[in-house]
Amino acid sequence: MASTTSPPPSTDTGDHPRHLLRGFLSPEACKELEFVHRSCGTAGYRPSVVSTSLPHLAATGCGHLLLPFVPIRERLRDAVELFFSCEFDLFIEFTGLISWCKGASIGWHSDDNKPYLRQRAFTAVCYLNDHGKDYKGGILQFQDGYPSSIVPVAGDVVIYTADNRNVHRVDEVTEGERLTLTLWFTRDSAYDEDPKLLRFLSQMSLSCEPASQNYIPVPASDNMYWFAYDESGFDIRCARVHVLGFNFHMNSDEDNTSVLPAEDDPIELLGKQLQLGRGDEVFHKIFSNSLHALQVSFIFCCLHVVQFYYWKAPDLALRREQTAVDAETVCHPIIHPSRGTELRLPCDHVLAETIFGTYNNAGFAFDWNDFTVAAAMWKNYSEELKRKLSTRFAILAVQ
Ligand SMILES: O=C(O)CCC(=O)C(=O)O
Ligand SMILES: [Fe+2]
Repeated sequence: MASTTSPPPSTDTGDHPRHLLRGFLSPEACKELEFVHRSCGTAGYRPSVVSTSLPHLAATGCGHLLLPFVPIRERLRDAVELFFSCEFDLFIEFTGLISWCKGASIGWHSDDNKPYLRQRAFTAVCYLNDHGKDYKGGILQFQDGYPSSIVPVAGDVVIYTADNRNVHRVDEVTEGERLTLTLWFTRDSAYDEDPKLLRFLSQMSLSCEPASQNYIPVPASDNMYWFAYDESGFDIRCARVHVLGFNFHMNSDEDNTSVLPAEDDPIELLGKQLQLGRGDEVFHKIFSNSLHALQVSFIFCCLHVVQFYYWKAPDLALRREQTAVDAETVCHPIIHPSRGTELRLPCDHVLAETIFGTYNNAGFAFDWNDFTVAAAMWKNYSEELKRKLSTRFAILAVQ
């Protein structure tokens, strides 16, 4: 007999104005934002949370990574204005990628519930991965109205008023990493995020030379990457690389003694030139950034490449299987045995795996040739975004 249970309504236009937009973001858009976040995120504003704000991207040499957000922000603003009947009325106050890791939760609240948050009028939360598949817990519950709870599905977006008509909470995440893109909208132009972003972008484009290199990330201060958990913790950059099966090595082309850290602060090595290894092998490419006075590293660059590899790896593996490798494009990655160059960093690997999970079951075989191709793809991707950003800047400048 057919079930008579109908799905819960996805809209409340009464006392608790909110709306669930299913499939608002494509799977590809979700993956791209995940790549940005896993490459750039820092310790978040609450315990067990990692976040990537747009000003942070702009300020750390990743202004080009704002571009994937541009059409999404505009579409979201349109959707919010349309649903809440306030066309041409809203500014975006905050845009950020947030991961809620094991132990993260938030109790009953409304999003404008502090004096310094009163400017917030509406919220949009976009889910970038799936409850059940990617993490456990983390269900969004509303105190009144419908839908009364949201089980996150990648691509879905919930929009609601930021006031006390939509008191809500997020259940504790008990396993995995729950990823969202969260935006707040305001009617007060003094809180508009855009002028702030443009200021950061113009400062960065003036300070980053030569132009061909300025898509290379510039790390923020080390303490921003420290993820504290109970009595332990880890540097987010080390943990991300570790859970993907890689490790950091000293630059073997250098006189190694010159890159040894101060005894008491090995994390400083993350600001120096590095290589990436896997098991007993070290990849020849040196990740470094000699342009920055404070020993800026390419560690983020390593992360970008690693994350990019995992983003694109299934495509690469498919391409490898389907096509005979063209003699012109064949890659020759140079791999060295590790010779004890692995960096000894204060990173609790067990904790890192507990918090970020591992990619051991990603369903494809690792291949350094693919990694080399991915590194080139990452560079093209970054350069292309950089070009688009320059064009946009030029258009804005003449407006
Ligand atoms: O991620 C969610 O589902 C809601 C998050 C939330 O309530 C907040 O950030 O204020
Ligand atoms: Fe909230």
